[in-house]
Amino acid sequence: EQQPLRRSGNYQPPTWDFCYVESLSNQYSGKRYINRCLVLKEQVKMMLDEEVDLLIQLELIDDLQRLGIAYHFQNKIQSILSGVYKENHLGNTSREKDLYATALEFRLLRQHGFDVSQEVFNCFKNEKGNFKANLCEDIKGMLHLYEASFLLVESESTLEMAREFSSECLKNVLNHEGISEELILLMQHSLELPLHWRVQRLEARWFIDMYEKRANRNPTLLDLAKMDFNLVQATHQDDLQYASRWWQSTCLAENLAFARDRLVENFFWTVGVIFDPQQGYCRRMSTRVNALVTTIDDVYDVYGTLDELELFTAAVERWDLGVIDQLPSYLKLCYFALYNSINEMAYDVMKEQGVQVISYLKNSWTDLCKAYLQEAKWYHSGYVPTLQEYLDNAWISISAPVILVHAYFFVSNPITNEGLECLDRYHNIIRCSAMILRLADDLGTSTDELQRGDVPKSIQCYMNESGAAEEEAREHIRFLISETWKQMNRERVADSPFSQTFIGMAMNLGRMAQCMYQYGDGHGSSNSHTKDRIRALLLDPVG
Ligand SMILES: CC1(C)[C@@H]2CC[C@@]1(C)[C@@H](OP(=O)([O-])OP(=O)([O-])[O-])C2
Ligand SMILES: [Mg+2]
Ligand SMILES: [Mg+2]
Ligand SMILES: [Mg+2]
Ligand SMILES: [Mg+2]
Ligand SMILES: [Mg+2]
Repeated sequence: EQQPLRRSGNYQPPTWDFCYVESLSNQYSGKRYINRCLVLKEQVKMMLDEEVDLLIQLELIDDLQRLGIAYHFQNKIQSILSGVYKENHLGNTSREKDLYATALEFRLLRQHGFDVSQEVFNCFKNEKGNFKANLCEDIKGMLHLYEASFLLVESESTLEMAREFSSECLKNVLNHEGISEELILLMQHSLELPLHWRVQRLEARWFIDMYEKRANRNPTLLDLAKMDFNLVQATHQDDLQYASRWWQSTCLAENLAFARDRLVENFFWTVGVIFDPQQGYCRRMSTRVNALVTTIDDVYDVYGTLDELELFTAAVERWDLGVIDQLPSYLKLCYFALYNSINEMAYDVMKEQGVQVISYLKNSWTDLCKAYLQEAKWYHSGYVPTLQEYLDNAWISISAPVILVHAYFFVSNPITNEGLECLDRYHNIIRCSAMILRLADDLGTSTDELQRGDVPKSIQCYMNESGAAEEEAREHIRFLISETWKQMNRERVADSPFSQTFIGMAMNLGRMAQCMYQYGDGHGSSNSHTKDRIRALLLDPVG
């Protein structure tokens, strides 16, 4: 019969193919490197212990975090900051602190879950309640005030003011004379994306190069940072090779040639979400989830007819191989791959913990496919939803709930009833992460998607509703991301049924989105920024 008109994503072949990934090898996994690392770690631990000047101790903690090696010293860091928090709480902070020290301390405490008050900045305001104008001369203080302001939650007006005041100052100061090259680079880096919104692993790679140029750098810290970066990269390469062999075995890339074949990018997402070398299983399985989502997203967005999509959605809801016969031939393998992969993940949880979780997993896929189908119906009918209608569906269709529900089971042992309950109704930390991922994704991918033909995205829905021009609409989407971060910051410290590991993953998913789409579509068209980042993170050891 007459073939239906099918769109195309015009996706390029993968930048790195299976054979290339198989060829990856990195000599930094040998005993010699591991022992050297242990020695350096002991030396750094002593530094932390023996440093008596609190400000220097906090600077050391900040450097360890930016160099990506703080995870080796978490307990020590937590106890130092807990001591600082108690000191402040007891009010006996005789230490006169300038803006820089106050902002650094505030950010580190908030980062580690201590609810230090924004009032600590009141002493820098004038009688009218604004920040004193002459503070602009203290560039380092301004930079740290700017970074600290991103740890705010809703209705913290002092921190809102701090962000506006400091970003104005930094932008004006940027083209002044006489500022060190290092400080200019640090200011540009922060204004581009604040530390709190950055992917730790990418920050570590960037900051190692920055730190190497620093006059008063500590060689032990630099050696450990480089060594550890390469050791972790070797572990990530093993995880990548494992995931790549799975993807090759599914034959989905050749079977569904219209869909994106982006195994390395799908793995890159998981490194941003959780980099800890111990969590290889989570990265390997999350890459499967990302690859299945990327493929099925293209079935709904690019290739499938509405009838076919109705059938596939019903088949996912049924979760039964018997339905394969009713599926169009090109969808049979895709459904089978989904069914087998997700059941295997549920099998692993049953084997490890004796808990049957398949219903949570398949429910998340059912919700995702129903959200996909809703978008397909809007597209085919030409209906333009209001921004709210669109977002109420699109925080699900962006696949973050699927990604995070599965990730919960990859990192949670024991699984708790409370945790399961919060998964089922998509706890707010999941919604916040999903909203940030959706909004950042639309900023990065909607231009290409609309050219090819796709449902109107948040930008277009807002333009349609408000009559705003595109740039104004994009500004509004960036504002919504910023507002969602305030909620996520609150959820992070609220008493939650989820572990800090899981909460960190939810936040990192939002961070990865802002990084991946910082310069347009970093996933689908895999622009040069993504290629450079993947090379720096996964392929090239640091020299
Ligand atoms: C990992 C992902 C965030 C998820 C699968 C690939 C993505 C990069 C994105 O792909 P996209 O086509 O942009 O999603 P949508 O806009 O069609 O929902 C959705
Ligand atoms: Mg290897
Ligand atoms: Mg393809
Ligand atoms: Mg899509
Ligand atoms: Mg889609
Ligand atoms: Mg998109």
